[in-house]
Amino acid sequence: MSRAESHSIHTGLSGRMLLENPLLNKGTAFTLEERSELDLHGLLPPRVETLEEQCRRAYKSFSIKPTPILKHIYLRSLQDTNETLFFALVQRHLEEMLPIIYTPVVGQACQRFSDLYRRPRGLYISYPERARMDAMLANFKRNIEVIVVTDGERILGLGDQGVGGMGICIGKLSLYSAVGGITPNQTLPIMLDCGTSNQKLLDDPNYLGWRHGRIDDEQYYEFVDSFIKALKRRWPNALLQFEDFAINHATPLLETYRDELCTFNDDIQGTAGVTAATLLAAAKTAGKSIEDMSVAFLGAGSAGCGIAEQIVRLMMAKGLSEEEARKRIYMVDRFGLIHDEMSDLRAFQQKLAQKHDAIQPWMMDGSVSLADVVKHAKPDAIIGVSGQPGLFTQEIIEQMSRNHEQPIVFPLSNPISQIEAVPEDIIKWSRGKALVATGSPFEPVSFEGRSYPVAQCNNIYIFPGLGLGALANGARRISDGMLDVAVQTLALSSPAVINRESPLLPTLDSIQRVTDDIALAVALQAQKEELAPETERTEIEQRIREKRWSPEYRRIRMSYC
Ligand SMILES: O=C([O-])CC(=O)C(=O)O
Ligand SMILES: [Mg+2]
Repeated sequence: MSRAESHSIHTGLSGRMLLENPLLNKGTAFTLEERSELDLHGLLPPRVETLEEQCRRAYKSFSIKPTPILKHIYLRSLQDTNETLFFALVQRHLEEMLPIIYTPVVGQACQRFSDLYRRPRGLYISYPERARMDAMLANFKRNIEVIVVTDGERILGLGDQGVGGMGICIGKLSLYSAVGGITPNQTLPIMLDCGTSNQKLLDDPNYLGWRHGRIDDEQYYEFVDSFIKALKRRWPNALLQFEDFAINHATPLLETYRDELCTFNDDIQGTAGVTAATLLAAAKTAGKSIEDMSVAFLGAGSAGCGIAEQIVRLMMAKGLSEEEARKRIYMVDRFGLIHDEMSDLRAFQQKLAQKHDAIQPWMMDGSVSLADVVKHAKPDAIIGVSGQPGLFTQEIIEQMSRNHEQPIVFPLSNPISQIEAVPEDIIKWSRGKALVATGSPFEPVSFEGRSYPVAQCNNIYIFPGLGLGALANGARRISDGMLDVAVQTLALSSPAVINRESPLLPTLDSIQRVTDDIALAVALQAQKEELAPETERTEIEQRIREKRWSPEYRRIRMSYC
């Protein structure tokens, strides 16, 4: 019996209903036997194609679409028609298609969600319908393993997109399947529609969300809480990824729920994880060790502070005391370097404030700028999460290059219009010395006859592996320890460590392998922390392999029961 035979799927659907189901539909690849058994004759053109032939035809259609958003629309509609073909195509052209189904083009799809809307996908829970929550979840009869939820309030760098936030949940889950190998029918995107503060959307006659100002405070937290409770009743073991919540909600929600279910926040923990891993890789490339380094941040919001906390943990794992580690972190925001005599510091900033007395000699007009920090503290790395373009100036980069043989410079702000400095300038000003990673994708930079690759420091390197690892051994929680091992594993897979001309992060053609390595490390760590049942390493490896779904057609059979 062939593999397709032994893995056949039985369904009660036939004829047009079957073709309408994207999880089962094979389109022109239904064989003649299947067409007879499932009443499909005449509903499809006569030629029977292989998956490979379908991919070639679909790639041609994709390629002739003139703009990125039209390419996105094409791929999304393929996904809603035939998921196997969609994933087979994306996996064959990952590098080209990733920016189309994910950042940055998915941002436009969120902004234009109501105009582009065609078919249902995922679950919309709007505040006025909250009493029906259990019934809504019960619409999905299958076992759901991974959920990405948003309330649409802070979509990428694009602010409040209301119901359009659904686009980012769909995009992230596509990567869970394309990169993490999670079976698509076990994923579910969820939009918690809490209203919107985006006046443009409220005024748009086509807006498809709840046309109402955003709920907040008690009303908001009660709504989210009833969602979490309903979720725990329906799928108590599912992994829940919070995505693109506004940071004033994201932090308290993470603190409240991380000890209650298997959950993490991609924008806080995923971003911190991938940045810390890239920093570790850069350190290694420069022949340094993290505990000997100091790091300055431009931007002291919760994203910057989240990354800083992850770096503090890495330094402590290398033997520094907490106090010693914190001394090595400099957080600069628009009022200058954060110190303990500043009033109005947020709780997460206080822990990262420098001692006023230590930095007082650097002060000019009552504050310390990033340029002052670079001059006096000589940080090994500067990380930009300011959302403000141009703040990594030529003067700062030149000073960094005088201080260090290989200065580390990560302008992470997205989209490209907001970047602190473009890689081309950083390479030029540092005369090819800087190790660069960015938030947005960039082509390699040529400088004096050499090519300098630019790593894209994106959460995609972390979240699919974290999720796959947690699911592979049934972890109940996502702990800091599990994140730490994900970071270490990703850093170890950096090609730059072996060859300076390679990028700091693995290329996309090896991302599935790296994701499996991260998953294994995460699963083992969960077990070590008693967050998952005791299982042999080989058994976990096997489960990761078995969990990895791949887009291949299976024989579809009529179920007569
Ligand atoms: O989606 C991405 O590319 C990274 C991310 O989570 C965000 O910017 O919110
Ligand atoms: Mg995000």
